[in-house]
Amino acid sequence: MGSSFPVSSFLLESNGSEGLQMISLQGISKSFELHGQRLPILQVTQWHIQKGERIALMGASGCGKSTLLHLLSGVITADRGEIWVAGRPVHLLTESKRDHFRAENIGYIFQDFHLIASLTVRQNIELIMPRTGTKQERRKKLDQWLERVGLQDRGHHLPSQLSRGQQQRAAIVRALITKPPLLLADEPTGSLDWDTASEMMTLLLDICRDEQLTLLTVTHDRHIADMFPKRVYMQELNELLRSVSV
Ligand SMILES: Nc1ncnc2c1ncn2[C@@H]1O[C@H](COP(=O)(O)OP(=O)(O)OP(=O)(O)O)[C@@H](O)[C@H]1O
Repeated sequence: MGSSFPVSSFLLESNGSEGLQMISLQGISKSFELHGQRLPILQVTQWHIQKGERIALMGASGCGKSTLLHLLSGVITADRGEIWVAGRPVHLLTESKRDHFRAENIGYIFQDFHLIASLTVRQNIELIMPRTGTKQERRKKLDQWLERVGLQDRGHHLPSQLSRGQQQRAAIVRALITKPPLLLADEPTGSLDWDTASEMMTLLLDICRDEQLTLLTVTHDRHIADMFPKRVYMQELNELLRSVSV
C-alpha cells in the first residue's frame, strides 16, 4: 500500500478555527421518550477532545455511545448543554444549518459501510466529492486516495464485487474526501474478521495521524481499542444512572 500520499493539514485548511480544541461538551443531558416516559440516556458534565486526538469510545451496549456520536454530528439535539465542534456551536444551529455543518465538518464511517449498491466505488465517492478544481485534478485526487487504501484497481467495481474489508476502505475514502476535521466511526470493524479489522484500523489510524485528523471511534472490541493512543469509557462520561428500565 502506498504511503506517498501528500500530507496536508485538513484541520487548518477546512476548519480555519483557531485553538487546539475539536470537541467541547458542557452540561449535556439527553433523554428519549419511550412509552410516554422520558428515559434519561446520557449526561456529560464536561468533555474536551483536542484536535488530532484519536480516541476509542467504549462502554456497555445501550449506554449511549451512538447517541453521543449523533449529538456531535447534529443528527439529534441535546435536551440541554453546549456542544462545540470544530469551533461551531452545534447546540445553537437550526436543523438546516446543522445539515450544512455536518456536510462540511464531519466524516462518518458506519459498521455496514452504507455504500450505494448500484454505484461503483468511484461513483460512490464522486457523489459527495467537492466540485473544486478541474475534472482532471479531482480524478487525480481520487486516484491518490484509492491507492492510499489499496483500491487502485477497484474503482470501477460495484460494492458487491468487493470484499467487506475493501468496502470499508471505500467507505473510509468517501468519509475523508471532503477533508472533514472530525471523523466519527461507529463500530467500523464490527462486521469484519479480526485480521481484516486490525488491518483496516491500522490504515485508518495511520491516515488520521498523517493528516492530523481527529478520530472518535465507537468499538466493543478491546483489541481494536488497544490500537488507539487513547481510550475513553462511557461510564467516565455518563454520570446519570438509568432510573427507568425498559
Ligand atoms: N430514537 C430513540 N428513541 C428512544 N430510545 C432511543 C432512541 N435512540 C436510542 N435510544 C435508546 O438509547 C439508549 C442508548 O442507545 P445507543 O444506540 O446510543 O447505545 P450504544 O451504547 O451505542 O449501544 P450499542 O453498543 O448496543 O450499539 C438505548 O437504550 C436505546 O434504546
